[in-house]
Amino acid sequence: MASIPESFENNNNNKNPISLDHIIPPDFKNILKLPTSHIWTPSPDDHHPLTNNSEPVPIVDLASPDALALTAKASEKWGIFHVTNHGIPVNLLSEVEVQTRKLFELPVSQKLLAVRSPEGLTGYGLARMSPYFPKQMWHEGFTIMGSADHHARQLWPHGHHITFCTVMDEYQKQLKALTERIIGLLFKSLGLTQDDVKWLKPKNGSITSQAVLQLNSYPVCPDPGHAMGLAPHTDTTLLTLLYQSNTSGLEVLDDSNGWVTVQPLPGALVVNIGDLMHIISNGRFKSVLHKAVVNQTHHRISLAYFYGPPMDAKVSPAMKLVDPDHPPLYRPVTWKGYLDAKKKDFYKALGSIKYDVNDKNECN
Ligand SMILES: O=C(O)CCC(=O)C(=O)O
Ligand SMILES: [Fe+2]
Repeated sequence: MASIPESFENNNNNKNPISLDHIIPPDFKNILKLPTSHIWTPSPDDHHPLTNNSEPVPIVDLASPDALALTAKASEKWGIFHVTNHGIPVNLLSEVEVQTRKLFELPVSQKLLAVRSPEGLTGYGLARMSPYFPKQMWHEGFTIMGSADHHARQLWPHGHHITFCTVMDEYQKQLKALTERIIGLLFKSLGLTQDDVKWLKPKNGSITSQAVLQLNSYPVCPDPGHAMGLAPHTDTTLLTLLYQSNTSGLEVLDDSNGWVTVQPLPGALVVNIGDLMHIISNGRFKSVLHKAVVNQTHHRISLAYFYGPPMDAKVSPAMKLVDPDHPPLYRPVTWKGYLDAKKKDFYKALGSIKYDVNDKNECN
């Protein structure tokens, strides 16, 4: 089975190696005027986000007896929601934030010691979606898969890597359990049992999921109105769990209200339905377009925990959700295949696996 590092590789069989311009972040602290390379022309739907008069993004209290129904409703209407009473200790959240800030506050020369390789997935660098856009984002990231030890030693050769890795290991362990719990709720709300989605598990049973922890940093920006933190995208995952600390910046595109700010809720985590969950739910759960904006006063950080099935497991609309009135919307696809589709045409990946009305429908 392909492992995540192979499958996420940028090499495209070395036909299109990613240029270093799309990997190496600039020294944001020393940029006093937004360079042309970072100026984004506003698009028609880039109007000011509605923070006051639009309906707020829902909050699901996981300890509530209504958690199941609320999760389903929020996933159908929004594709994104806050969770409270999630069981991740507040001091662990504060600690991951401290460690993340420590990393991004290192001098650029030191951060570059842990830069992601052109073929690689993990380490320090610009957003992996950078090559798909003509302009640069006001963003730097650090990607972890499993242990961060290798790159953390490059950042901190004199010992701090141990604390950093201990905190990130614990966070990943707890987030994995929470993500699986929320996925269980989502499946249950769709009427699916473990058996209905057993094809999500690999045949040899050795690896049951794949996950990536992405630390995002949005430095203070001299001209936030013309800059972009993270360009609009949907997540390629089953589910993403985001911790956005206390600085706002995350916005989601609401069909009727345009861009809506997901205001940080102290101690809460944000759950974001990914494209693969949208496919399994046969379009019932929304995979929402979201982006991150930047600001002039606060260095914003966020941590995104991306969770998906084994790379080679076939993902398709669940059979139970398909009937003559609800034909399958998408063709079966592996996560690996879907990532390749996204590499080919970033915004058209879902469309590329959508059944044509004339197709003979089949599903798992
Ligand atoms: O920083 C944020 O609020 C959003 C991050 C995000 O969407 C991502 O990492 O995929
Ligand atoms: Fe995202």
